Amino acid sequence: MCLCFGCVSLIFAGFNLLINNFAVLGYLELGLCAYCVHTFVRLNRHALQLRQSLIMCALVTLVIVLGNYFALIKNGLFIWSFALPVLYYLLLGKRFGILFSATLLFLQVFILVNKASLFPFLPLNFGLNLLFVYVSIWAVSHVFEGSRALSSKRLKSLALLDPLTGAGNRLSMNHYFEVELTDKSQLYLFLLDLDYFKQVNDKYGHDVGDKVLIEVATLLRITLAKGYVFRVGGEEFALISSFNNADDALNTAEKLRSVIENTVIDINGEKINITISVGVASYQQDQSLEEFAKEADKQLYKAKRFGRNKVYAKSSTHQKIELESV
Ligand SMILES: Nc1nc2c(ncn2[C@@H]2O[C@H](COP(=O)(O)OP(=O)(O)OP(=O)(O)O)[C@@H](O)[C@H]2O)c(=O)[nH]1
Repeated sequence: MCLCFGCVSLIFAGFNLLINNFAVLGYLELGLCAYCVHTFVRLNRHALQLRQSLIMCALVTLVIVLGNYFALIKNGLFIWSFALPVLYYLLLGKRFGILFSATLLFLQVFILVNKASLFPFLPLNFGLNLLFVYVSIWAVSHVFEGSRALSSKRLKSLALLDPLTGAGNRLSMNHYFEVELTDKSQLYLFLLDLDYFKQVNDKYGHDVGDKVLIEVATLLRITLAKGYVFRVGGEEFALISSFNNADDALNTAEKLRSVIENTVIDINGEKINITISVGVASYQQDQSLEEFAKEADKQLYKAKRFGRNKVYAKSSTHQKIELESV
């Protein structure tokens, strides 16, 4: 799309500078062309930002509006207006789509009303046709973008969320770590596993077990406050968050352990107590998620092996820290 707009604006720039003598419009189109090429090159390395889409749409709108203002109607430049609502909704979504489409309509109406002549068109027929075609394209773009955004949101949650607890799944943990998380300094991973969860299932049934998992996921989310909770196995969760230092991370892990231990989970009148074992790892430079999780898993193994209901961690100085539960 960037290349396409870049080429079209370059052709029009040449036309307006060399043949039409519309210098202002020609230079503006050259500017648009340069911005399109710049965005195209950047897109090879970075994802498209809303700011770039906003600048692109604003520049295209300015070119079309100025063109319509300067040119005679018989040049047919106004036809470009019909493509713009589609562009706005595609690049900017519904909220900015409405704003830009309404602004363009307002500007175009203002320009046409103030034109000395609408030759070779009949003013009333021309105005009404223009208005209805524009509004129809706008409405279709609006409805289409609304349902596209909804389907995309549904697909995303189907693909990335654990359907039972609503926590992220393994795929979303990978995505979060590899794509979204740009600053990995002071990052910690807590791997935690419910203790003796099989006994809960055996005693109260699988349904109650499911509800306990939902409650635990909620408690983890509330207690962690900052960071993300992922369900990475049947009764295993991974929490990723950044902290100012190792003490903060360990205190939070201990708080999570203590909150779960001290919460009586009430499922249909059954009072259930559960504990968790936690393995903590701090991120080492250039570590992959797999290596990061492996370190946390080692610590979790120790927490299980040495009695459960414990937090085990290895600090960045490789000194083992064990926080015994009280
Ligand atoms: N209700 C429910 N149970 C699950 C789910 N996924 C896994 N489980 C159960 O989790 C239990 C895990 O048992 P184990 O691996 O023996 O572990 P544990 O009993 O928690 O014991 P430790 O981890 O060693 O403390 C099994 O009974 C699984 O059936 C789930 O989605 N819902």
